[in-house]
Formats: sequence, structure tokens, C-alpha cells
Amino acid sequence: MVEESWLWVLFVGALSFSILLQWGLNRKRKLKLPPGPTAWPIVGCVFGLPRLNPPEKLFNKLSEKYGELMLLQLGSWSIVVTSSARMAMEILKTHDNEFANRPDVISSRLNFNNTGLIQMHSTNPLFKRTRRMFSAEIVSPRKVLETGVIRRKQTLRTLRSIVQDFDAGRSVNFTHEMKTLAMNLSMSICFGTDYATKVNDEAEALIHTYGKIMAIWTRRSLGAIFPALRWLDLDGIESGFADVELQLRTNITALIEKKKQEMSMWSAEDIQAGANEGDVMTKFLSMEGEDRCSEDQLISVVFTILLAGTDTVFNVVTEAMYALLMHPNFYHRAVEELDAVVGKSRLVEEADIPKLPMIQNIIKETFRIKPAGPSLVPRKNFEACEVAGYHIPANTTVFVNCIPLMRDPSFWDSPDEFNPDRFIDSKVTVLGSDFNYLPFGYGKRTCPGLNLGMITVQYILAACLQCISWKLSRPRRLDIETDDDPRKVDDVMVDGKQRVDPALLEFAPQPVK
Ligand code: HEM
Repeated sequence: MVEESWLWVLFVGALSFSILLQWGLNRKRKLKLPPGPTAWPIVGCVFGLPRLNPPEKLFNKLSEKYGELMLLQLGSWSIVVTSSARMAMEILKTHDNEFANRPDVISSRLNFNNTGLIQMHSTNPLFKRTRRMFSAEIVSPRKVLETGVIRRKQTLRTLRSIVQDFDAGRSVNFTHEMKTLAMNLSMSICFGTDYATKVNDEAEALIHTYGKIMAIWTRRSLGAIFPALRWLDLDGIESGFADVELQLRTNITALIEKKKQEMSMWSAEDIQAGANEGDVMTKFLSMEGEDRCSEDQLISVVFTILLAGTDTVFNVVTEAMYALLMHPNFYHRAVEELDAVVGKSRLVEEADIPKLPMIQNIIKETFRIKPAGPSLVPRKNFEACEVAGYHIPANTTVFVNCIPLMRDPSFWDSPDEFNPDRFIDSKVTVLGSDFNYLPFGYGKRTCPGLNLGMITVQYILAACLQCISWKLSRPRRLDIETDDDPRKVDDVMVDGKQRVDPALLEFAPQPVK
């Protein structure tokens, strides 16, 4: 016991000495670090920061004082925050290669032996192959076209259930419905439509674990600020992640086994009749030779799709619908456009989207005013480098905070207003090359799911508007334009009635064109 406490004192002493030494050296060398709150040895600026949650709220407040590039030293964790288009361009374009890695935050342990694309460093030998596989087999234009049938089936299923509630005089929680739909879409893209929730017990178990992960993810972690204390797990986050990692592995393995069994029973006629819906697992389990995936890779691909493609989709559709209900002028114009282009005798299809500029602009404006991720996924540099004349130490975590640049008054007119018309004849695209608009990020780690994400949110919104007349059943507590907490999702409660022939909501497959 006595020996243990001596070891502990020695360890803390050595750590403090090395941090003080580094602090002294930095001062001596007079490295020009980005401005930021005063950082003291060991604790950094942890105790001097305003108590604001989520992090973007804190970043916005601090950047008013420290500017477009600032350094926050939290314990031994160096964080750089950019909050202008100019600095976003420095990180994502000029220094893209240096900052293409991911910080080792605790959540990155859900990485299944370094096979998870989102958490992977770009220096990982698997990185290029995984991104290529992802782009070719999951989100390529051809694949997106093939999986249109899945989106149609699941969207109609959701709309039918909503209409039943309205017919029975019940209000509907739109947020909840869209969350379930987005999860069912992710599950169906991975395994096929029979793997949606309420239909499949294994899928239900996975969704339950996913909910637990999200709950831990949003908690503050002491171990991130003081990595030397991680082993103590004072806030229980380490053990929480270890538990969910195990559960995830068990849940996803059970689904993969079920899929294998299902595939082993397919006859040539079944396949001809469409048993293979173009889902990811059928494809990945059929790969041979060098392309064959390890068990970890299969688990990771399912988790990546769930993690990257669920909350992003449901948040955008929910916020778009809410914005329309608060702005009836745009709502009516979108419905008029749908009636003129599609009519009421058939259902809107994904192929109609290019002829529906209102729907496109509503989605673009929702990305701007309420982005799915207020900051891009954080990045990290392994080597020290210089950005805009400032020294950025090695192993710094970089947050590209998108809200200030997507509401920059020098670039956007009336930036706090929801106005889809700003995109009429605008040259700004979702590809991010303007750096004042980064809904899918930019550079080496840009979102590979852009095509899939875009068509999914546009199609769901168009189908919702065409099939049902909506109205808010009670006001929301948050306001999309003035609320500055970009992560808070307040449920949207709605009433409504069907506006197309009920028979149209029955699923009828469309041929892939
Ligand atoms: C509207 C829906 C979506 C939005 C707004 C969105 C947005 C984003 C953003 C902002 C990033 C970070 C980019 C960066 O750091 O530069 C990202 C990364 C990513 N997204 Fe999406 N996304 C969406 C849908 C999807 C879908 C459907 C998938 C796949 C099924 C997907 C897969 C990914 C992956 C794998 C990454 C990490 C890439 C990497 O680290 O290399 N996303 N997404």
C-alpha cells in the first residue's frame, strides 16, 4: 500500500516536471502559439473557462475574444478551434494532409482493432482501402440508385404508420418517427429490409445498444483532459465504452450470422425474384480472395453506417420540416412545386428530385442554419506545423466550428434568417469548396456518404410533403434561428391528414433506371 502511494507520487512528480519543462521550453523558444485563454502548467485553462455546453457554445463565446484561430489548453489536451472560412481552408485544404488523422479520444475505442473508417488515422495502412471500398460498394452513384427501393419501402412504411395515428386522432412525434426511419434505413442498407426494427429482434438489440452509446458519447470525460488519469476511470466513461463495445460486437455478430444463414438458403429463383436487395452485407460476405473482409471489418462497416448515416439524416429532415412549419410561405411553395411536377396520381420518386429546386434549396438552407454536425469530426496532426503564421504543436486536436462561418454576415445576407431562396442562382455547393458552407466537410476526410445522404434527406422530405398536410400540434421550446445550442434536439409534435390516395402509400417497387 505504502509502496503504491510512493509510485503514485513519483508518477505525478515526473508528469508535472515534464509538463513544466515543456511549458518553460515553449516560452523560451517564444513559439508564436494561437491566442487563447491563459494556460497554467498541468491544468491548462480548465478552471478559467465559462461553463457552457455543448462545446460549440463555448467555442463561439471564446472566439469572440480570441478570434478565428484559438488555442485551448485543457490539461495536457491541446485544442485548436477555427471559426472562419479562411482558417477552415487552412486546415482542410492547405494543411489537409497534416491534419487528416483523428484524435485518440475515448470514444475512438469503438474502432474494432483499428478498422473503423471514422476513427481511423489516415496513416493507417487500411485507410485508403477502407475509404475506397466504402465509396465503391456502399455509396457509389450506382449503389445509391440500387438502394432506392429500400428508401421507398421504409419511407412509405413510416408514412402509413403516421397516417394511422392521425386517423385515430393522435398527434405524432415527428422527431421520433424520423429517427426510427433513419435507423431502419441504415439497418436495411446494411442487411436488407427484413432487418428493420420491430421486425427483427437482433436489429432491435443493436438499436438499443446504439442508444446507450449516444448517451455516453455526449458526457464530458475527465480522461480526455487528463489522459494520465484515464486508468482511474473516475467518471465511469472508460468502462461504459468497454461495455458498449462488447455489446456492439455481440449484436452485430448476431446479425451477420443471421444474414449468412439467410443467404445460404437462397435459391437461384430467390435471387432472381430480388432476395438480394443490394445490401452491404450480402456484397461483403460474397467477396473472395484479397477482398475478403475480416470479422472486425464487417462489424466496423455496420457501425460506421449506423453512426454516420442515422443522426445526420433524421436531424436534417426534422429541422427542415420544422423550419417549413414555421415559414408557411416556403411550405406552400414546396407543395405547389410537388403538385406541379409530380401531381397527386403517383408518388414522388428519387428521379424527380432534380426537377424540384424548392426541395433542394430547403435542404441546403437547413444544412446551413442547423448543420447535422455543428463542428466537423475533429482532426489531429502527428507533427508540429505552422498555420497562418502560428505554431500548432504536434498531437493537437482541431475543431472546425461550422456555425460562425455558415452564419458569417460578410458572406451571407441576413444570416440568421431561414431563407431557402438564397440558394437560387447561387454558386455555393454542398461540396464545401467555398469554406463558408461545409455541410459535408472538405478534403481527405470529407463525408464519403454525400450522395447517399443528399438523396435520402431530399426524398424523405419530398415524400412527407406530398403525402400528408402537416401542422404543428404545439410550439417547440427551441427556435431554429435564435437558439444557439446546435446539438439540442427538441421534439417536433405534429398533426395532419393524408393528401394523396391511400392506395399510393402501399409499396410498389420501381424499376432501377
Ligand atoms: C445528410 C446526411 C449527412 C451529412 C450532413 C453528413 C455530414 C458529414 C460530415 C460533416 C462529416 C465530417 C467531414 C469532415 O470532417 O471533413 C462526415 C463524415 C463521414 N460521413 Fe457523413 N454525412 C451524412 C450522411 C452520411 C451517410 C449516409 C454516410 C454513409 C452511410 C456517411 C458516412 C460518413 C463517413 C464514413 C464519414 C467519415 C469519413 C472519414 O473519416 O474519412 N455520411 N459526414
